Amino acid sequence: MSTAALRTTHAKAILGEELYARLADTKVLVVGSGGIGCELLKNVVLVGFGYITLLDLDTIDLSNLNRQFLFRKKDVKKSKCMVAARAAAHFNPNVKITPIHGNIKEPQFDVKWFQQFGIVLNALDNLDARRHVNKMCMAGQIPLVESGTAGYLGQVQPILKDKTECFDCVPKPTQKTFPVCTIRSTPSQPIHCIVWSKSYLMGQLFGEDEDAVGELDEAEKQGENAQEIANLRKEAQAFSAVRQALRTTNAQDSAAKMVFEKVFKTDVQNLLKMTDMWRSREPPVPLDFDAIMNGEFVFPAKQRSSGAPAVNGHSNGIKVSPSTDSLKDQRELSLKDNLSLFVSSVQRLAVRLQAGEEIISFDKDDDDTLDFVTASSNLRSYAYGITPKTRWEIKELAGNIIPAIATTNAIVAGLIVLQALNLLRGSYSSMRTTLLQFKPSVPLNAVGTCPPSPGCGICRDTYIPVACDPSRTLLGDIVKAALGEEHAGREVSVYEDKRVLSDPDWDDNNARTLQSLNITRGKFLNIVDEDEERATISLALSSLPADHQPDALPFILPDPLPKPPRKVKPPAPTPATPPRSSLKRSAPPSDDEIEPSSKRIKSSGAFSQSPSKKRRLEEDGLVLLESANETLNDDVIIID
Ligand SMILES: Nc1ncnc2c1ncn2[C@@H]1O[C@H](COP(=O)(O)OP(=O)(O)OP(=O)(O)O)[C@@H](O)[C@H]1O
Ligand SMILES: [Zn+2]
Repeated sequence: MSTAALRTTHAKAILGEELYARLADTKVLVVGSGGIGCELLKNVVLVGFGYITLLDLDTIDLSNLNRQFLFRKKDVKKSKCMVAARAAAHFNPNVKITPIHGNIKEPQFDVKWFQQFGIVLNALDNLDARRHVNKMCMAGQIPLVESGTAGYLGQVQPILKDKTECFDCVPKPTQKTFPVCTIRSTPSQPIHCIVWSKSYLMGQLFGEDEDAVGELDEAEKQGENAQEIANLRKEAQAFSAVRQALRTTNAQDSAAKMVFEKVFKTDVQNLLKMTDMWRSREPPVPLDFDAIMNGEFVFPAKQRSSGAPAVNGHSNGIKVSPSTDSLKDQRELSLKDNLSLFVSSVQRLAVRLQAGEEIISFDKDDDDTLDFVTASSNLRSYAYGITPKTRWEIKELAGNIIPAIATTNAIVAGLIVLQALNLLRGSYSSMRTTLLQFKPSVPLNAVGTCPPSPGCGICRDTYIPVACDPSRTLLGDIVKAALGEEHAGREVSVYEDKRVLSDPDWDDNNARTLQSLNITRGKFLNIVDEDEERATISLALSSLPADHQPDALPFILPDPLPKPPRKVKPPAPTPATPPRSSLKRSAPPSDDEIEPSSKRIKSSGAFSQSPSKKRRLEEDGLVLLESANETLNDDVIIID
């Protein structure tokens, strides 16, 4: 018997004829073809799924090859899903694998598109995409297996609407935050300098031009503190000058020195003038470009004796010059090495700006940005008497990298298939959330699934898939139709993501088309009962079928129309709520471009009259101001 036939015999014997036959007809969506995805693709091909769609937005990086075994060196820079699909097709030529190079959040992957799949398997690496797929599967009632690994740890969770917890039922750890003053003025650990470099300095130099000078002129007109404005203006003008130099052809050499003088010398000198700040801490040392280059720079004795680095290495007597026998990235860099790296990385980034790249932000796999963050955070560390880090260590810290372990990915990919089989078989009592843990005595821990959390803002909504033509569908019409006759009299507010589109006292948008409100396929319209008696209705928009008559209604609702059940009062606020400040910053960028302006701007006082609306917005992460005088607590920097 051939190997392929033998494999089929074993799979049939293990799964049983019926399940085996079902797999051959089941369309499975695998989202992500990275570490877990490659292992998973191999598994779903070998277990006998007949139709596999593999979606990933990325291309292959050299650093993927140690564990993403479907890729070879010749494949670097090629599309992950295309290469993975071709490699895995050899395992079973009878399986149809459809690779899609794209972002799962793109609008064409709407609920109707999702509904073609019998099951969805996540092999993703970020919360945002996981949340999106979870919501789509809730809307389309599609079984989902969610997974993740971090070093030796792993988790697999089967999810089925109304039967189990969804991905958003349980709170996720929030991002790490640091006080702004620590990052801006008083760093004491390498991570503070890395965050400063990656999240602040890179943005100031290579990010969007925020016209800070214009904003300050405006603030002055509004009567803000003149002295403070003058200081801020000076700062903004200084940054504006270096930004200009970075964008001027052939000025990149002088630009690097200009940046250095500003951030490592002048700014430090200015900070030293705030004597109060340095009463109980070691003051920083302004750096000197030429002196470092000439090897003449000397730190004051006090800082050196406290363990701070000396000119060409560490002052603790162990190392006075960097070792050269280690790998390039793991080599310790001297002060002068860091300065040279700083100059060369600024030059390379300036050349990119001049070639037309408008914004450059940190990416651990972009050598120019990694060199810049390595050099600038280390120079700052030197100035503040903090031990510098190697490029390798900075890549780990700045990129939030936890080393990936191929074995963990392989185990998790196997567990995903086991849970997928439970879901497809309908063996709900056999389903387990499985944890791979760092406990030699119990490496695997399987726990029964929990029912949905009653307060979940995602899986407790009543989803209604709607096919519609957004250019002809009016907001008021679709909301009325979705409420149906039974709930026609209810007072509701309507949202798209964080935007308020209407509420009981404000119906200006009801006569507008969805398209004019920038609501298109792939998006959700949430209809919230103001009395909080009924669950939220969530309309999942997709496009009309090609044969839809042009003179027929521009939208199709399911018949019978799903009815929102009575709402169970949540015991606690929705767990998935990220920290206030991070959400404030994550408001959709398109908000500004959307006409008309949102209700928030129209009438800020309205929130206090509508507690349900206020709570919902807060759950969504909007920071609501009760009065015009209230100020935002904005003194944190978020690490993503
Ligand atoms: N929104 C998304 N749409 C499609 N694919 C996504 C999306 N977000 C993440 N992915 C893919 O999920 C995969 C996750 O795999 P993995 O965690 O191994 O990441 P990686 O980028 O390959 O490795 P590393 O981050 O360690 O370099 C990646 O290939 C990534 O491109
Ligand atoms: Zn949920």
